[in-house]
Amino acid sequence: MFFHDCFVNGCDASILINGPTAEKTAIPNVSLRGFEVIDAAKSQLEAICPGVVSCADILALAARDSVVLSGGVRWEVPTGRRDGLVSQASDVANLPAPNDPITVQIRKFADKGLNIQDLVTLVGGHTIGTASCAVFSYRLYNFNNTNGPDPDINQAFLPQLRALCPNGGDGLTRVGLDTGSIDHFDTSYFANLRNGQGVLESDAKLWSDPMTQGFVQRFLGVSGILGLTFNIEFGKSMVKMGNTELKTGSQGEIRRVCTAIN
Ligand code: HEM
Ligand SMILES: [Ca+2]
Ligand SMILES: [Ca+2]
Repeated sequence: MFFHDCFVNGCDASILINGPTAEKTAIPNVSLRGFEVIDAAKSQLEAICPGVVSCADILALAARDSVVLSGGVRWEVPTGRRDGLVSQASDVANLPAPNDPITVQIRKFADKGLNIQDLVTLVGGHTIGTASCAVFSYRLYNFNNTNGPDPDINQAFLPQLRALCPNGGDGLTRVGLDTGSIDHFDTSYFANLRNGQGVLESDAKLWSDPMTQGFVQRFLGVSGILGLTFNIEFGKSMVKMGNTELKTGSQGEIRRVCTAIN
């Protein structure tokens, strides 16, 4: 949710606004969940300190806390973001899509000041959570109009995914993004990528494309190359992403409730 917020009009809680044409009604956002957690935090904060903590900061802090609660390493979240006054479904085009070529993903991250290492690190957020069959089942049955599966999928993993997402079945069924470790913040996701067990096309490409594969290997501590510690890098890249196009000073506002502009 924090990623989808920061990439559209900056980290300003535009993703939280309700309304018929608001950002959250756009296709890439309809399956976001957990809004009630943000609302609950906001109402407790307003009861004690009204008008002080923005919804944009709550999103940043909640993203960090969800990582800590799932076993990741804590980082300090800079605060002081202000909430935006605009939320339009038509603004979501710069969100990376799961079937974007890797060059497009790299460009979309670069547009936000994030490099290829940040891209691989942040998508490592897929170490927790799930995806709906609807966003990846084309890889299982008719990839790029081949009438066959995506060759990047491991031969033994393919029948497992097909069993979870039968052809023409319920697109809303949810499947773990990091098979075997969906609620633990670890490097298992990167090991799965190396084994051809990425669920989204964009996940699989992080391994199959040489521009990103090196970072996956570094997180896995492959001998002979300079290692990177996922849990440390994740916090650093989240701070970077969390600084995207911020509203400060007299820009924006501190919302009274996160779902509506004051
Ligand atoms: C190239 C960039 C990315 C693409 C294409 C992408 C795509 C997706 C897709 C398609 C889903 C499943 C949505 C659904 O069916 O409900 C998903 C889930 C998720 N993504 Fe990403 N994502 C990207 C980057 C990120 C980043 C940067 C983060 C966090 C820092 C992130 C965190 C998550 C989480 C936690 C879930 C699970 C949500 C849940 O369980 O409800 N993703 N992503
Ligand atoms: Ca935003
Ligand atoms: Ca995991």
